[in-house]
Amino acid sequence: MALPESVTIVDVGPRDGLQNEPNRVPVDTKVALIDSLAEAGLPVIEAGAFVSPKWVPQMADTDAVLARIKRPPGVRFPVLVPNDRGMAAAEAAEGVHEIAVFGAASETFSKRNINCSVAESLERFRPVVARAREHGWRVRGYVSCVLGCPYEGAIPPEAVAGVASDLYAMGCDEISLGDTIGVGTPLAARRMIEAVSAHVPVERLAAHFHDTYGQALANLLAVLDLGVAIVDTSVAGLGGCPYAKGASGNVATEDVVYMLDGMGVRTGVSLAKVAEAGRVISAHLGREPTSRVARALQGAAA
Ligand SMILES: CC(C)(COP(=O)([O-])OP(=O)([O-])OC[C@H]1O[C@@H](n2cnc3c(N)ncnc32)[C@H](O)[C@@H]1OP(=O)([O-])[O-])[C@@H](O)C(=O)NCCC(=O)NCCSC(=O)C[C@@](C)(O)CC(=O)[O-]
Repeated sequence: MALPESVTIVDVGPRDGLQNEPNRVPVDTKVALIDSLAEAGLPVIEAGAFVSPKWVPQMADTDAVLARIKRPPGVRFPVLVPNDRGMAAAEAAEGVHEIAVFGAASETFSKRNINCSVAESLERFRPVVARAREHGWRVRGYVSCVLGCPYEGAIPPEAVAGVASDLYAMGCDEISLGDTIGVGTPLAARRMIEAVSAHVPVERLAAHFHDTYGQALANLLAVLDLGVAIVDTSVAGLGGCPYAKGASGNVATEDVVYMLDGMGVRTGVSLAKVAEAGRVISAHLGREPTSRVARALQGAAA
């Protein structure tokens, strides 16, 4: 098996993990979570989203969060931006240097998530990406539903490759491929990456796998073997998508760090510290971490 020497972990917990929480999570709690993830060595932490507060109320305080987080040198704090209005908010906020636009490989999901077709979304993103590049900002392009859609079922790898290559051609530095509802299995994940990497260099691809069916680690291992070296995770396995009912969170950061540590792949992340960050936010939310590793560590410590 060909594994990368190191993997960049992008913790999307403060955004993807919290966006679906029914009760308001205070700014203080979000800031403490982000600071503790940076302290644990996470190199990239998705800090929030400039989306409509009517659609996703939990992200409405992203500007306040950005104003208060510590910014250790070298740590990046990207935010989601769906349109010009979101871009204006990102420009007005403190310390934004990286944004993510987010599209989908499924027409129905695109309509439910951002209220427009896939083609319309790409036209909305184009000026946003151009403006970000003028500022010298880094831009990530997400593609959702890469291994299945909650409304349309199976999604052909070629459809994923088409949207990914459009986002890359538009100027996105990196394309994050989202198994939004966690239905993928390892061979399907490999086929999808093979199709996309015919258009976008594999080192520009990130795997963003949700763990709904417990397949995320297996899927990750399958795509690391193809050269993917950027992995999106969520501390404590927080999350779920508001427009994908029943979907659970991203693969837990703790589970991925444990697996990569065990295989000698460098991440720079302290398992003990990230598990503690996960314990604190889970206690705040009144639940156990869904991370198996976090629970095993708690059990071993008890
Ligand atoms: C995209 C829109 C805004 C279009 O929403 P829309 O209703 O089509 O937009 P509109 O332009 O018609 O505007 C409607 C209202 O929203 C306001 N508005 C418009 N834009 C903004 C903005 N940026 N920030 C704040 N407000 C905004 C706008 O000002 C107006 O306000 P009103 O006049 O009614 O008071 C909306 O559909 C939306 O916000 N959707 C939420 C999408 C979202 O955050 N989804 C979750 C994240 S994606 C995800 O989780 C998947 C991912 C990335 O993790 C990968 C994976 O796992 O697959």
